[in-house]
Amino acid sequence: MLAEWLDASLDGKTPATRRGSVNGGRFTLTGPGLLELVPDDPDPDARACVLSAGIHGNETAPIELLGDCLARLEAGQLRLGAPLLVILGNLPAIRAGVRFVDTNLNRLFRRDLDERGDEPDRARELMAAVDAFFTRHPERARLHYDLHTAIRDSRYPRFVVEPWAESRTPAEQWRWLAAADIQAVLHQHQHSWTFSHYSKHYHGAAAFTLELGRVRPFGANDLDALAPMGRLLAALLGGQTPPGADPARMVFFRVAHELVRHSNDFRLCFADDTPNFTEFAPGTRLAEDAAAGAFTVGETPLHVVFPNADVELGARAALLVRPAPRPDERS
Ligand SMILES: O=C(O)CCC(=O)N[C@@H](CCC(=O)O)C(=O)O
Ligand SMILES: [Zn+2]
Repeated sequence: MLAEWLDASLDGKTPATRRGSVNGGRFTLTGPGLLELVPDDPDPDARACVLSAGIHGNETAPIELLGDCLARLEAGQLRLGAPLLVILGNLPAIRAGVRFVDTNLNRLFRRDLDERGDEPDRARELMAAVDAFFTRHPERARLHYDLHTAIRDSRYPRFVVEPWAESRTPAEQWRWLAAADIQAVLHQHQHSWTFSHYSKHYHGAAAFTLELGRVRPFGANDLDALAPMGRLLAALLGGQTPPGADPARMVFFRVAHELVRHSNDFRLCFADDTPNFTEFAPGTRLAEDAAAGAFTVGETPLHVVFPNADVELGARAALLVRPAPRPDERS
């Protein structure tokens, strides 16, 4: 039934059953692409977990990873021990195999959003679903992993973006992510209005955007490389403490500058296939924009992440980042 939910959501069909039992609990399909699971006998320390995928429609590995977790729950190989909200984000974009249909859903997660259209409407539905879920479990620590894959190759194929917010990320997260074979962490420097930022900013959740390899079509993903991440998700679903490892395995970066596309006459001055985290030396010209002028690296090197010249006007065309101290080493 749960694995069918995934297929039915992607096919645009209404599943026949909206409620039912799973090993250790109950599930409810609360809306298109929205599956809520409640354990009968939750572990007292279990987190209230939001796991989302498909916020960008062509990022399929996370959907396969979540499908695998749900199939194992259904087969009785996992037992539900934590409240869980599973989300498939942009259903029309997933069906079309594109990043988005009209506008980038992952820039719309703000409560004062007044834009109109399908993606803004979906952002409002998803924000309401997250609000209702966390409100139903007020006593529990909150967690949101928003699972993505990146457009380009990367010097660190698996990395997380930590959204900026007032609340501090619990130290256990760095140990869990290291054990899940995450290779790098990127701290945001300002509000970003992404889905993970929403849960951290408005709900104080431990929240990340996880980049789990590169964009590929369904069936072409290397799920073996994601087995340690699958173990982290399975432990969260089971309400157990996930395995931990030394965070020093990961490399930490912080955003220094956001390159924004201000005009139609905008270009990045490096090759399209430049991998994420590539370093550029002082004096290198990185972008030219008819409205904002050129951007050149200053006195310290910068690494480029998520370069994309083909974004909407006013949108982020790249993050420029620098190595940062580990959170446990910060003063
Ligand atoms: O590879 C790329 O250029 C984009 C991959 C992607 O979708 N990344 C997320 C990161 C969100 C964040 O900054 O937290 C995005 O751009 O929405
Ligand atoms: Zn994405």
